Amino acid sequence: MRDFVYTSQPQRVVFGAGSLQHLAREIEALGARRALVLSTPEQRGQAERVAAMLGAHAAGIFDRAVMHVPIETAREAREVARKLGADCAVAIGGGSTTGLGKAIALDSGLPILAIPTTYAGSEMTPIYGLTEAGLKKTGKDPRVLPRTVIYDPELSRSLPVGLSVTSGINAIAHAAEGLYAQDSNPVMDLMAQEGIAAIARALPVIRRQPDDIDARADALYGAWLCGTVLGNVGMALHHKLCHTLGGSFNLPHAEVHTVVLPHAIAFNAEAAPRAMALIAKALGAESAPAGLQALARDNGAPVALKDIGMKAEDLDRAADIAVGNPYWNPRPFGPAERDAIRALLQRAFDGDPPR
Ligand SMILES: NC(=O)C1=CN([C@@H]2O[C@H](COP(=O)(O)OP(=O)(O)OC[C@H]3O[C@@H](n4cnc5c(N)ncnc54)[C@H](OP(=O)(O)O)[C@@H]3O)[C@@H](O)[C@H]2O)C=CC1
Ligand SMILES: O=C(O)/C=C\C(=O)CC(=O)O
Repeated sequence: MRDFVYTSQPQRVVFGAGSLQHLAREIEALGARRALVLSTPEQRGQAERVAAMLGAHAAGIFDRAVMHVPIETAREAREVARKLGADCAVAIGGGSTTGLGKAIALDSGLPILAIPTTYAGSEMTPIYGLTEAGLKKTGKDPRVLPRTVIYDPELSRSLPVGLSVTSGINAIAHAAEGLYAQDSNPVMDLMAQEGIAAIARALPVIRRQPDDIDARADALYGAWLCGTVLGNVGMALHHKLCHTLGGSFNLPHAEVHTVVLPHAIAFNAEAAPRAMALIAKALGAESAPAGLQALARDNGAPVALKDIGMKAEDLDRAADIAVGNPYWNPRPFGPAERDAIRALLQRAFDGDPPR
């Protein structure tokens, strides 16, 4: 048994089909009286439903969440929260909406109640991201960790199949990198394996039967576990590449994760053999990188950056940005590895098999 440090994070999770009904009780448990409800413009209907459930405890709705949290949107939402005298934020939606809640909490310390409707896992992490002048920066701060999370599988029934698959693989990425993280521990290893397995078995069912509530619950359970892993241990090469491609080239987050993951995992295969074996076992595959690409392809998800908006002429700049400020990784990828990272990006661009 290796040595480790494990810190549990203070969070309350309410899980189950129909659990949105407990919203008012949970707001009261937070001691809040004036909740600002957050959503994307398209999910405003959900935000209105939440505000109606809160009645007099709803301070208002801010419905302008967008991916990667542009600093301008964060400033606008902070100002609205301040003007309305909000004492908590309720974020209903995917990682973009949770991320906006985090941007408010970072500035004001307002508690967040998150109601995730995708599998991104942001609700379980103290990690925030902000995009300014074309560069995405991430940081960690305990103030942004949502205090309460309501996981209601009914709410993800309407998540389109394509997004369900890519979002599930976004969650798997957290667990896969957690298995070789520098600061991991046995509890996170268990969660990572269980999280990968839960999502891998849920996705084919969701593809065939999008409103299968048991499969939706399995996927959300997996997202919870994988998000918890991300919230407790460090991110590595894969997340760095995705933040570069998403933040600087505005590619869609979950799709980028889906395309890049097999290649980033292959890059680390020799440096992290134990993680490879555990990922493969959880997927029920012979090889971790090939199993991850098959999970995407077999469920109709993209496997090439060129198919999700990346331009060939931007690959050089992406490689430069990624190696310019690397995260810790079992196989280092600083400027000396620039050619290897550029080659990895080319394979991801073309949709080649990972190696
Ligand atoms: N800090 C952290 O720990 C993490 C942060 N993130 C961040 O989260 C963001 C990505 O999150 P992700 O969840 O993938 O993306 P979004 O929150 O942008 O949601 C993706 C899409 O899902 C749609 N959607 C969400 N819920 C429903 C629903 N119930 N029914 C129908 N459609 C729905 C949204 O539609 P519409 O546009 O119509 O609203 C949107 O198009 C990125 O900014 C990423 O950086 C991701 C993981 C972890
Ligand atoms: O890449 C991820 O899925 C994890 C973290 C982030 O996206 C950081 C952020 O909130 O922007």
